[in-house]
Amino acid sequence: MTPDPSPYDAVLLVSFGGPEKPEDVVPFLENVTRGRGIPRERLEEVGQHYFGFGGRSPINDQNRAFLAALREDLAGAGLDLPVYWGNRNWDPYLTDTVRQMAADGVTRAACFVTSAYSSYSSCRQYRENLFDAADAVEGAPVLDKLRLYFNHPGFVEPAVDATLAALADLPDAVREGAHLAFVTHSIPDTMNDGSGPEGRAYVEQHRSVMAEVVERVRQETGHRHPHELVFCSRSGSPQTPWLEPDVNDHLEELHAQGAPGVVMVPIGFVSDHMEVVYDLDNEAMATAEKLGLPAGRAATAGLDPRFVAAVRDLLLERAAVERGDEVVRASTGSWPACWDRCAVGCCPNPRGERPALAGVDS
Ligand SMILES: CC1=C(CCC(=O)O)c2cc3nc(cc4[nH]c(cc5[nH]c(cc1n2)c(C)c5CCC(=O)O)c(CCC(=O)O)c4C)C(CCC(=O)O)=C3C
Ligand SMILES: [Fe+2]
Repeated sequence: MTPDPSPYDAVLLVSFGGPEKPEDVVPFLENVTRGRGIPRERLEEVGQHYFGFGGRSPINDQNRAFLAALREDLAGAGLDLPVYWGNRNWDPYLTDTVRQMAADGVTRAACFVTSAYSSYSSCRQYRENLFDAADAVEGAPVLDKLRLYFNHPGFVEPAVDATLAALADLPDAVREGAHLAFVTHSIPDTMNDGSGPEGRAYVEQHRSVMAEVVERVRQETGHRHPHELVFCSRSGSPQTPWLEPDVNDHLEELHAQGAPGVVMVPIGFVSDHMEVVYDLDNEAMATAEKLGLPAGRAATAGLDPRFVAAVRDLLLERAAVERGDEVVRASTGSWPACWDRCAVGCCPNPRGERPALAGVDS
């Protein structure tokens, strides 16, 4: 039987956006950091990361490939829904996409955001972006944000397999004793304190994914690898505390402790964003090499068919909820499946409240 996506008549992939050529880099960074008080030196440094990759972020191409995979997955399941794509910071901008959706007669879309966890930057800011886009477009469709999916099996299982594969690639002599460094984007401590309905959800959700991956790797290999949650891509002013330890400092620490090797597992990222290909594959790998510490990096979920299928699962789950049907919500690990609509005060905007979609109050 063909699954029922009603009341949805479209899917919208919502992402960060990135530059595609050198001339895009500065305007992109201006879009990202407007009003954020990011020091000039940090911006110049991050600009260099992009210029080092020819001025082209990998993120848009990854989203194009994900769109193609998602269209194929939906069609394969007999779901005949258009799939759109809009970004926060670069073309195609969300507002333009929502305008096109309205012109195409879309009435209600399920929105999948390329960010799996709670925090202002990874959840509420996208909810504000969705509000702004819908607000700017006459006759905009209803936009429902699909729930956070850090603990969906379709996100966690690829991370388990990627960790096993990266461990297998380490030299035989270091594999068994290798440490696992789970890596995510650093955010200000205060942003973590406000994350989720009760606070600190950003770190707790990552810890729950880490624990689940460590346990499933143990079931496969018989080894419970020592592990830690570490951070990359710290920004902001040096006086503002951000989540630590930095991945590079952690590698120094592991070396000092005599760890034989390490696998970095970038559970904070859904695909190989700039943070992964620069901060981990270039910078952190160079740190490990300098230390003589054998190191590997696990793949991100990317185009894993289980991750692509998770979007379909979340879409059909939410459609059933909206129709008032019973649903089974897939999840794995210590956190239950997340809420559909965010609580009032969840992940507050550090610069003051702005209207946002997908809340219990919106
Ligand atoms: C939690 C989080 C995610 C994960 C959730 C998600 O995926 O959305 C994320 C993703 C991303 N962040 C990205 C790029 C940047 N983030 C910046 C700045 C910042 N990120 C922050 C947090 C996060 N960011 C924060 C608190 C800031 C400070 C300024 C502010 O408060 O907003 C800056 C400015 C320079 C700098 O400050 O470093 C850039 C260029 C890209 C694109 C990568 C590519 O091109 O492949 C992606 C996917
Ligand atoms: Fe960022």
